[in-house]
Amino acid sequence: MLEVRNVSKVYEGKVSYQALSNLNLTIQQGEFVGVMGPSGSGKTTLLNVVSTIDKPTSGEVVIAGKNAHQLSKRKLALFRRRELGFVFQDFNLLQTLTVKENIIFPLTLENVSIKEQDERVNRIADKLGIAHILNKRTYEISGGQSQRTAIARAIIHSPKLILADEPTGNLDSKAARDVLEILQKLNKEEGATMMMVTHDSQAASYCDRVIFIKDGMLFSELRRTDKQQVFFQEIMNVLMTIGGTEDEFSAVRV
Ligand SMILES: Nc1ncnc2c1ncn2[C@@H]1O[C@H](COP(=O)(O)OP(=O)(O)OP(=O)(O)O)[C@@H](O)[C@H]1O
Repeated sequence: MLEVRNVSKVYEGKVSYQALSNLNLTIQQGEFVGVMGPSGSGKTTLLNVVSTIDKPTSGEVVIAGKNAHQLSKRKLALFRRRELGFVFQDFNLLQTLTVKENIIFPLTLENVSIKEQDERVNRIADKLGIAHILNKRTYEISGGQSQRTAIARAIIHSPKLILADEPTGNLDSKAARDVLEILQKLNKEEGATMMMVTHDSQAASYCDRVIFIKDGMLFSELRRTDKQQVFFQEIMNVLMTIGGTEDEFSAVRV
């Protein structure tokens, strides 16, 4: 579903900085992949390049068979809207809209009938446990409910790839667990393909596979083969060798 081929990214400036160096990554359809690495290692840069928000200096990003960065500006905008779903740390909901209006927003830009919009929103809201708050405004709901709303919005148009940037960064541990369980459920039951950047090893332990980036390069990767608790411990062990402590990894979230 996603192929990152030899991607490098150099930020030009007074002093140019190589944030990614010849990075390769393949994500299969239906995989839930975590991206971890110390602060400044290039995670956000990778996410921005994959989400087509930023262009790589060299290399290719192929999503669902399409070479994303070679599309024209107009086609790229459409591609992003139709094929990608985004979940952010700070939810990015539109404050003036209700929960339901936020969720159906991506569909209103397409030619989807009201009946179909309602069917989709009801099905997803049921699945995510937010059916009872559909008519509330976003300032009337909790952080966990806001993130579930954002997830519903990210999947309502059945994107090929869901990109999540620290989706639990602003949540307390109970709400974070709920959101991660929902992401895992969407992955397992709906076959959603997901890439999630996180500093949190507990969050990463919900993934099928975690890749570790250091200095813009692939450092190592782990596949979950055992219980979640064992995977968590394996992730912690890599974090120790990569040179950062859990504190250092969590610092940005505070
Ligand atoms: N627009 C930019 N111009 C110049 N340098 C940049 C720019 N954006 C990021 N960088 C640099 O590129 C490197 C990678 O940054 P990036 O934000 O991808 O790291 P990260 O792993 O996401 O870090 P964090 O976990 O702290 O968010 C850092 O050294 C950063 O200072």
